Amino acid sequence: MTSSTFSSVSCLFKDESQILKLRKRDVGKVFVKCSMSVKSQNPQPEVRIGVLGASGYTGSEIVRLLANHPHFGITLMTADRKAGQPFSSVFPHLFTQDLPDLVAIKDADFSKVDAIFCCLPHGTTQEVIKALPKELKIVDLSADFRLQDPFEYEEWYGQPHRAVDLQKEAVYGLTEILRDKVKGARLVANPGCYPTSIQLPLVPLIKANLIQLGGIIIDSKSGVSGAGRGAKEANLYTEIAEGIYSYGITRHRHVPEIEQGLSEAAKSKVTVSFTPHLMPMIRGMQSTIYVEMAPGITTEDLHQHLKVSYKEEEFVRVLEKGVVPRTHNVRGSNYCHINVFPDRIQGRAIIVSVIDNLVKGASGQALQNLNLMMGFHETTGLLYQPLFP
Ligand SMILES: NC(=O)C1=CN([C@@H]2O[C@H](COP(=O)(O)OP(=O)(O)OC[C@H]3O[C@@H](n4cnc5c(N)ncnc54)[C@H](OP(=O)(O)O)[C@@H]3O)[C@@H](O)[C@H]2O)C=CC1
Ligand SMILES: CC(=O)N[C@@H](CCC(=O)OP(=O)(O)O)C(=O)O
Repeated sequence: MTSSTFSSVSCLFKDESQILKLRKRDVGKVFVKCSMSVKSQNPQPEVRIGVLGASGYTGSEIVRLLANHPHFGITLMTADRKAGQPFSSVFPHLFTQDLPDLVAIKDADFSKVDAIFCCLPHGTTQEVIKALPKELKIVDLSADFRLQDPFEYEEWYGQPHRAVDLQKEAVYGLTEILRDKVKGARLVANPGCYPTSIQLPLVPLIKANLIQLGGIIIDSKSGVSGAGRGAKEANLYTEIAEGIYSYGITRHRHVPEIEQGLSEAAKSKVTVSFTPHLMPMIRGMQSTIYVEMAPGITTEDLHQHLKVSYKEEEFVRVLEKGVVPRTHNVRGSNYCHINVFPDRIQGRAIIVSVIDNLVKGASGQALQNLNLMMGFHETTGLLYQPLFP
């Protein structure tokens, strides 16, 4: 690959589909392909991408994001019930790319791809990935490879794991925290949306011993796209509009994933109270987290520590003091906004974290990870603004 390190304060590059303005913070670490591959002039993309489950919400979000990617091009897309249909008939809004028709996984030609985004339901995923050629790089968006302990998987997912070797091999892809491991991975388990919004603020605070490990209470809210595109009675407009409801109280399957990440940060077992809520909105996720601070620590200290921890990060923004994160301000983007507020009760703090469940909570973080795995800068194809209003 012809590449060059840019040392100027900012650089612009442009092809037919994209203008990327690289920021000052990227200086010195950015590798951009100099001989720009213009998609329309080069029918064979530099990296050939397969999207398994392209007819679902996270799969179609990958397709949307890749429309502006200078190195990745889609050469394979699969579906189940919608196999055989042209992609444009399933998602008419995604029409600018030259895309293959949807095929069933059993008919897929994996010699056509270098890397896979696997956007299938958990359970199905492990069987499918087990059968794929071993040289493929894979980012799996399902929950199948996130838990390191197969017994814990069985306990929370109600069935034994059927690809334990792959589970051992998989690297957990919380990019900002585990970037170095992701770079060398073949199989990345992309984090769940709730765990992403929760671990990004809590992991640095726990590592620095700024909060107590006991008594963490997490109240999370998700848009309905978090439940996928499959038709379910509980997700009908009539059941969702004009109301909210809590679900999975004390037993949501993201609990072990959250506790695994926080326990690793603490180097001891952390347990949390976690309650998710379904909100009458299409996309977006907020986690409001109540913590007890370590003795002598103030909310100023928490805020300052998060600011410093994420100062070099493009996608995690710790807002200025007093500014309330809003899902509206990250909608359609790969950004996570975080802030810390003092509670009325002495010694406690309230942390608010927002993401778009389909982007930073799924397909955006997946692309961030595959960029790293393929040796590109992680922001490639992801530096666009949130959609507001
Ligand atoms: N939605 C979200 O916000 C998030 C989702 N995830 C995870 O990402 C994965 C995909 O989620 P999402 O896109 O929302 O789900 P959807 O239900 O919207 O899409 C599922 C996709 O998988 C295909 N599919 C379903 N069953 C099978 C099967 N047995 N064999 C082969 N293909 C199958 C569907 O095909 P067809 O349409 O033709 O039936 C569809 O393309 C899930 O594991 C989910 O938990 C992770 C983070 C966030
Ligand atoms: C609103 C809604 O239903 N959300 C999903 C979580 C989406 C997600 O991240 O799921 P995975 O762990 O499967 O990737 C749920 O609660 O199960």
